[in-house]
Amino acid sequence: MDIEKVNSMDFGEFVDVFGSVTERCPLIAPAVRSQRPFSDLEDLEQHFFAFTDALPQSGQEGVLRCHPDLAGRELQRGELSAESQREQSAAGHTSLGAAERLWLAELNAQYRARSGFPFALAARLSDRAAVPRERARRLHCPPPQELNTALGEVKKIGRRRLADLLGSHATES
Ligand SMILES: NC(=O)N[C@H]1NC(=O)NC1=O
Repeated sequence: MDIEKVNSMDFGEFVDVFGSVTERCPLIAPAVRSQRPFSDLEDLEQHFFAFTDALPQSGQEGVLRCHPDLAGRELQRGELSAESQREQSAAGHTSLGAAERLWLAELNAQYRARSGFPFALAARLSDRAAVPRERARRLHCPPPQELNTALGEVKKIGRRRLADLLGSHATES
């Protein structure tokens, strides 16, 4: 998909296509569309990121709260978005044993109790072993630093989702 195509989309099409770039945050794609025209695909991506960057802390925490836990209840109940299901599956979360699931649920609960939002990590860039390791490490980071790290992960997730939609290659950061 090229930028002319993106710029020519009407509101409904744009929101349908790009509504999932940020997990379950329906406001972002409509807000980004109102910034048209985009000069290129990178410019489009930057508008998605700039929206979250410009939010007050409470809004940024809200964006994080829209994310389902990794290996959490939504996964068990089959309630993940298609994108999240694919990402969690790529990180091996759909084939965990009961003991590993309980352990991750405990780490999720500890993290959420400390930060007030779910642990966010770009699952497609991770694997089954790295997820609990990262979570245990980040549990001890100072809150402002952790908020930034978590938002960075939301960008990595969004960058890959956009690349999937646009048929382009995401960079590795
Ligand atoms: N909690 C969290 O990071 N969830 C997400 N990560 C990811 O790669 N997809 C998600 O839904």
